[in-house]
Amino acid sequence: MEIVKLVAEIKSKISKFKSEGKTIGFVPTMGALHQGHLSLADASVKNNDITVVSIFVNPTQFNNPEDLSSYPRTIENDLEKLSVYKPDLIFIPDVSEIYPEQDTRIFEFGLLDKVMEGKNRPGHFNGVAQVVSKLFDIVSPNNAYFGQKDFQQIAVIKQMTKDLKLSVNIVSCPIIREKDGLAMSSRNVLLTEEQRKNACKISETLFKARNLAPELSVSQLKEWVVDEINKNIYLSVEYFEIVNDTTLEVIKDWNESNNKIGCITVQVGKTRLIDNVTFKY
Ligand SMILES: Nc1ncnc2c1ncn2[C@@H]1O[C@H](COP(=O)(O)OP(=O)(O)OP(=O)(O)O)[C@@H](O)[C@H]1O
Ligand SMILES: CC(C)(CO)[C@@H](O)C(=O)[O-]
Ligand code: BAL
Repeated sequence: MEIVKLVAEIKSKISKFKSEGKTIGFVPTMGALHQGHLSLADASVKNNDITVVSIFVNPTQFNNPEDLSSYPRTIENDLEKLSVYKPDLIFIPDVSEIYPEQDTRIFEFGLLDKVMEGKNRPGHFNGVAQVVSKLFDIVSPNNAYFGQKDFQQIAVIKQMTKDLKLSVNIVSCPIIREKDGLAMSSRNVLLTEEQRKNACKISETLFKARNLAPELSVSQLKEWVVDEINKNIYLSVEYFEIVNDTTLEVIKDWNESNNKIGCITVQVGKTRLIDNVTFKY
């Protein structure tokens, strides 16, 4: 496991691996690693000759400066956790390495970045596309691993790779949860003890909703989920939408689409948590 900080250095190491015919797996992260991230690293190590993990808190994807400054940073701990999975290269660039000059590119994603996270965090997905396209250019991976917790992010990145005609394969990995069901997230460490205890109500409600789905209409179910979570004094729902999992069009009737996903964002004190559940019905 080798730590690399410079773009030129990682590019030269990767071009050597490529000249030897080795496949490259890539796991982009913002650090404060947990088992969710490690499951991506594990999948990459198992399926590629070389695995690169990046740790970079990307300023251009934060629409809220307080969210950026409070984002947890735990590099020493991260390296210790990664050492178990033995990825080959850990890329930890400074902001000036990734953005030697301001990135002014504007990406067009149609509806994909106009709903849910895109609507509630203006500019967020443009920043994600800026950094991920730069990282793909630097690492030139065969496979790149992303978690389904950030479901909308995967849709946006798949569209970006298509639009930029990149040959990278985007691998979507399942959500890893805590024992009580809460989706693992770097931001969970920002919760107080009381907030943390109550946060499991989010996934608990989503799982119940999945079972209620055939009995209630889409709008009744959405109302039920929001009310159920908002009953808890620690939780406040920002949005809950049920969308077509490919187009992200909002579903109004259960018959509209075979593949439906319910996506939620909940404010827990100052911390925003996201989660989602697929509806088989
Ligand atoms: N619980 C999880 N299960 C599977 N993958 C996850 C999980 N949490 C995050 N990931 C994935 O890890 C990658 C890096 O995510 P990131 O570093 O933003 O962590 P995060 O936990 O999502 O942080 P936060 O929720 O605070 O933004 C993303 O592809 C993300 O989807
Ligand atoms: C993909 C990513 C590493 C880009 O900064 C980030 O959005 C994340 O961690 O999900
Ligand atoms: N996991 C998505 C990164 C972010 O919240 O900015």
